[in-house]
Amino acid sequence: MARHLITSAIPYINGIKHLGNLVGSQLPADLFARYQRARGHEVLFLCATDEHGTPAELAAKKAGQPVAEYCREMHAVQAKIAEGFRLSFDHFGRSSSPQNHRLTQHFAARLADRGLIREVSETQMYSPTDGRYLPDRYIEGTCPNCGFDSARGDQCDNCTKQLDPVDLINPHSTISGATDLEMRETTHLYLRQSEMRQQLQDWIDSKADWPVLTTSIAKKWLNDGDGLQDRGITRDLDWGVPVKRGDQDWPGMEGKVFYVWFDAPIEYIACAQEWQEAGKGPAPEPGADKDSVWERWWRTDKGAEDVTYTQFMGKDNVPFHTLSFPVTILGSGEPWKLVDYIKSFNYLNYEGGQFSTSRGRGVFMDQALEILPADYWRWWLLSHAPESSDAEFTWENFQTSVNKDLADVLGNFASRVTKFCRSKFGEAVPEGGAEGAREAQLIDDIATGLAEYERQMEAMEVRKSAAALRALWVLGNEYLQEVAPWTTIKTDPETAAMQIRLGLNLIRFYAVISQPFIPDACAELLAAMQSEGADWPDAAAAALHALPAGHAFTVPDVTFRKITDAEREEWQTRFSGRRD
Ligand SMILES: Nc1ncnc2c1ncn2[C@@H]1O[C@H](COP(=O)(O)OP(=O)(O)OP(=O)(O)O)[C@@H](O)[C@H]1O
Ligand SMILES: [Zn+2]
Repeated sequence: MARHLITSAIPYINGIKHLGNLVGSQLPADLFARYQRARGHEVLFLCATDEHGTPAELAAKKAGQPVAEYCREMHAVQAKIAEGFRLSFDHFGRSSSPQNHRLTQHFAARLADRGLIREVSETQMYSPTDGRYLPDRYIEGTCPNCGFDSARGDQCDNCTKQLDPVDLINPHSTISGATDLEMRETTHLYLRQSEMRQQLQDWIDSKADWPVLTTSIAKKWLNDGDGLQDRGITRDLDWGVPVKRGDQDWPGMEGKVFYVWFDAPIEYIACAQEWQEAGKGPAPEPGADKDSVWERWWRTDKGAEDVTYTQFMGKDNVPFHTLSFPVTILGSGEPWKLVDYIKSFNYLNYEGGQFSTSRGRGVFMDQALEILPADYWRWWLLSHAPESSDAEFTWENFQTSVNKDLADVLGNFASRVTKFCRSKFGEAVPEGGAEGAREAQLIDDIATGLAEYERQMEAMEVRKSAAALRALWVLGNEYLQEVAPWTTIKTDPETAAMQIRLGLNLIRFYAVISQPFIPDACAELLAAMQSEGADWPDAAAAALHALPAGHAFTVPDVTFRKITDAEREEWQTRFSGRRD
């Protein structure tokens, strides 16, 4: 049994996420977690809300709430929606947790002790109109790298370059639009990333199996221009992890907090601590410390040396996970688990433009669940995951795929087989008849298809996995169409019984292997086949004979329904505007 630590990029707290956020991180992470669990491996799947920084402060202000309260409520909202999409987190934590505060301050102390933090006195943008220092994201201007005219102070969305606000040409406040920004003198801590450039380079070079999207972004920031730059990790803000050196005060840093991108990835570790402290993990071994439960996942000196750690994220998060966070981990000199594989995604766009939280553009997770069950979305999003390039959601494409793959192929198969059986043989697997060459061929094809599906799932090739799964469904449909038990029964009821017996077994088989993609439908199908708790198939031949003659079943109530043209048009109109 292998051990898999899996994390999804942690969604920011300032609102409900859109379908792009979902497919760019949480959903494929869930697919992988469900698959590894189904294969009998030990999995710890963690996600959390990313709660610090100015956008949270401003969102709270807009909602008329204190920021801590706003975050608590929004965390609950996001947790509930995640449940609605059946995201199977072992724990959905919070970057504002006391565990993350302590751990962030601990890492800062270690890095400082090891000479990887320096103090920099710098000038920073202060906005008299807004009455505050302006954090990176609230300053926009022209990117010095590519000339894009609405680059943010922390990063250019056009060329992905990490920026500092003072780099921008013609900066202005995005809170008030003020251009009368003044530079004020303030001291900040910088993480000396440049010291570790070679070590990071060697590490990235050793990852020949990583997606090119991941390594190309990492290499770009390691090598472009003057190479990897040191990075400010503190901010003049109220809301965040107070700057401390472990549990000691940090002279000169009073009233400052750590930069959100410094504490957010540390939450991956703190989240495991939250999981254990919430009593969700196993009990510690007799005589062992309670921390041993989470440390077994995160400390290579305490049992994590056999853990495989995989991270999922959208492309804009890659620099922080390939460079900044590894500097924190490696620079600490402590035996923390370093990521083994980073699966990154391009962007999903919406009907000819971008999904955007700030502009309220696209379909948001809560709205999606209001109109259709989670499985419909899961299937479409995963089968169209933006892997090798950006992808686009259109209502036409959504309607076509759902109707074709789910309703016409899988749903239709399950419904035809069970209904036909009920009407001709009753609600139990029929007996009689012997399999022939056509069945041997089918079983052979299923075995080959299953191996291909498993290969793609292991490789985290999301679209190819979906295609391989769909191909398995198609094999069943083709078989049924070809042997036509509804015709066979007229002349040879024994053979028809055998064909239907195989069909019922195929339904059970599909329900077991499709569960990582469409868990609710699979649970219903397994319940209908009275096979709850069925294991992943070792071999296709055995799996397709698991239900013996006489085994009772029921006709599943719900398989998949088709999306009508009227619905599609209605949704197209309803989601064309701006969400406030
Ligand atoms: N359109 C998209 N397609 C795929 N992944 C995306 C998209 N937009 C954001 N992501 C990813 O979603 C995850 C969660 O993002 P986060 O909550 O930080 O929002 P964000 O990056 O600020 O996006 P937005 O401003 O559009 O909400 C990140 O891994 C990010 O890379
Ligand atoms: Zn740029």
